[in-house]
Amino acid sequence: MGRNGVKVIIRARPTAVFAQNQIHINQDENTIEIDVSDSKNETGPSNKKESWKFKFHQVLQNAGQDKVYEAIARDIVHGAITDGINGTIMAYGQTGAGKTFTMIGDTRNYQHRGIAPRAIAQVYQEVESRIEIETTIHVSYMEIYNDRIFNLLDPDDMEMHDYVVVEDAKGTYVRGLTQVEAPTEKDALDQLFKGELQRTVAEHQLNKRSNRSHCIFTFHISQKSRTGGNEHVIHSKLHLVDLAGSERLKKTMNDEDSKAHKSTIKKESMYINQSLTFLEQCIVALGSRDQRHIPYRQTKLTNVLKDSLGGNCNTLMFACIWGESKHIEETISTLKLAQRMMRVQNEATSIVETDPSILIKKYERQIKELKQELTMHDALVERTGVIYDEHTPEQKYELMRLVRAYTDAPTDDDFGILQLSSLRHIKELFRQFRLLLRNAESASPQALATRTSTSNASRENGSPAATLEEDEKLVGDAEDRGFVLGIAPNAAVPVSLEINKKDKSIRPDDTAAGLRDPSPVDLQSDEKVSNNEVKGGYDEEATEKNEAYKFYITTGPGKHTNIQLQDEKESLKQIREKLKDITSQLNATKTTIDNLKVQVNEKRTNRKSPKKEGKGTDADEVVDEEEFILMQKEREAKRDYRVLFDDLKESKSEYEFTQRSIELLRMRIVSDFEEWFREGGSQAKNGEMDGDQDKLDEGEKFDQMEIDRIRAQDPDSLAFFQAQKKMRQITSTSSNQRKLKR
Ligand SMILES: Nc1ncnc2c1ncn2[C@@H]1O[C@H](COP(=O)(O)OP(=O)(O)OP(=O)(O)O)[C@@H](O)[C@H]1O
Repeated sequence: MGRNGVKVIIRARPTAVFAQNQIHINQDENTIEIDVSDSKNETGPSNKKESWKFKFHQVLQNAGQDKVYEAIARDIVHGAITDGINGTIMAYGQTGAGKTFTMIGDTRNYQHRGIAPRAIAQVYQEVESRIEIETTIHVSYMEIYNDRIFNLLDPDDMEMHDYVVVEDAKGTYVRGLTQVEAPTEKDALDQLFKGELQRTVAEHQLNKRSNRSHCIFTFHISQKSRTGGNEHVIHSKLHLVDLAGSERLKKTMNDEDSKAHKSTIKKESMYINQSLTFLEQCIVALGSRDQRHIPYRQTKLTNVLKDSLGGNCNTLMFACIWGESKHIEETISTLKLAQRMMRVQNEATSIVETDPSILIKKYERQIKELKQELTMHDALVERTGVIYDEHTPEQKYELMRLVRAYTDAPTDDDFGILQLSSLRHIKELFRQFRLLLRNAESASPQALATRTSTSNASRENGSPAATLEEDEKLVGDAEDRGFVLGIAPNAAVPVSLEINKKDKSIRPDDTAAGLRDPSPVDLQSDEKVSNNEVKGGYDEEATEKNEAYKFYITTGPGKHTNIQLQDEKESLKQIREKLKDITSQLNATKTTIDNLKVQVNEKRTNRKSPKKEGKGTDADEVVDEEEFILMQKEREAKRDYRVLFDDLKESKSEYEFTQRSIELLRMRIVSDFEEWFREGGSQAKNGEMDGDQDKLDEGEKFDQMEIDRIRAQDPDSLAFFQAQKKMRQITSTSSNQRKLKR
């Protein structure tokens, strides 16, 4: 970041009749001196200025295309990719001075390729070398002709589309203009050459192929960290601008040919001169202290280049001159503008946006760390049982039990039942209270009445949780009543469990795994789901994705994880069976204990029966053998019960652990699959399946030989040759079509 001046390089095109008496170029000192006093002598002394001395960042004469590129252009491209700073490279000058040669070069000759193909090559080289950054490149190519914008990348769109220049947080852009994603160098070159074919060409006196429009090829670059280490997305643009000829109308109109198209040429020249004049005015305003009003909005050209001339940009201008004496006036005018351009200072900064997905990951990491810290803190102060994660269904159920116990408790002093430990805990308790209330409200008045009366009656009997006991018959753990298991009352079923039952396809973890419809949500729940079960709402894309997913987990890269998942599921099934078994044993043991308790109590009551009362013998206090055996059995049953209970606890935690690991494996499969699918894994799959398609026909074999040859000669030139070939094919197809039409 910092203030960068606009860089200006003068390029003088080769000519056999260079005006050496008038133009003195010093390439070492980067100066150009012009002296026109000789040519004015004939008309006598003049008070007009007749000599000038200009100094620029570089002055190049008879320089090759590679040297021109290395002179600063490479740095601007590097800045756009590496630092995310907008870059603009433009060519200014009179028609025929070499602007197009400089910017595009000769599309038929690799050695003479210009700045655009070289910049394209550099962009992709730099992208490839920065593997830690995920870069997305789109390109657009527009032409501004008579202050209208034309889309060079859409031939059908060449007819009148009044594109508007708009501005947002990412900068200035043309609304609706095609931006083609170009993942490779060849893709970008294809678009450049395609645009070249579309350029509006108007006959002109100075150059038959001259165009009377400004052309702007733009890279739109977005970069973000692949590792998620940084949530920022950096947006930058790189404009390559080939300006229309800057010569004055007077000169343009001197030509005989042009008289035939007088009005068209006049109109074109007016627009060109207007836009170049405003370009100059913007430049002057940017170079001055008072920058309150810079007339960007006056023309489409200045508006499009708004964030490339001033503000956030590295700017390089090639001022092309044609050093012949008949063009001396245009040369002086070009050099004057170039000199003014050098005064413009740019504040070069990158445009940074925030990627919400990375930000979420960052927050998740922070939350995890904070939770760990809290747990450590709790451990230090010996505080146990505090839950910082979402309550599991089992924990919710446990809380529901506490809430029921609390509401059925005889006094308000039983507040301790709720064991308040954290805000999350309190919130969950409230949730359970609400649930209880809603269930109570929706229950029939009779049931409510029965429940209330039973509850009251039991309170009167001094039995604190009669309803609870009834409702939760054989469910739960109560210290003096022993642990019982069975079917939970309907009201106690946590909401989340109900959701799971109703709609298997929507799971809380869908969000956790970052899945959105129509991602294979059904696949996450159970691989058993068949295609038939994939209900309406899934389009072809979803079906294709489902197919890809099946491949991914059966023979693709997800196979191994899927086997692990299936193993874990099998273990879960076994643990569930074991739990069922322990539960029924526990219930049986509980029944045995209760029966024994009843029998022991009966024996005890009989011993103390009225018949025996009053006798007061010690024998009454003596337990007979039968009672003793019953008591012993009861003790043994209780011992068995505890062992079973410990087993149950252990199996439950094993069950939870396995459940969690299943969820993790599912999430891993789904997220890995998403990434694999996004990166075109399914195409690779298709390729694998349709092996025969890989066989080359004769034409393809020839192409392959040609590619091998070019690659052996100069690997860097391959993309250029491929794009060039494509352009040739397009040209010959369109000329054949024209022939057919005739
Ligand atoms: N530096 C150079 N080396 C070799 N040839 C050049 C050079 N500069 C220009 N030319 C040749 O001069 C001719 C005119 O150049 P070019 O078309 O680039 O001019 P221009 O300034 O873009 O004109 P226009 O405004 O019409 O687009 C072309 O044939 C080009 O090959």
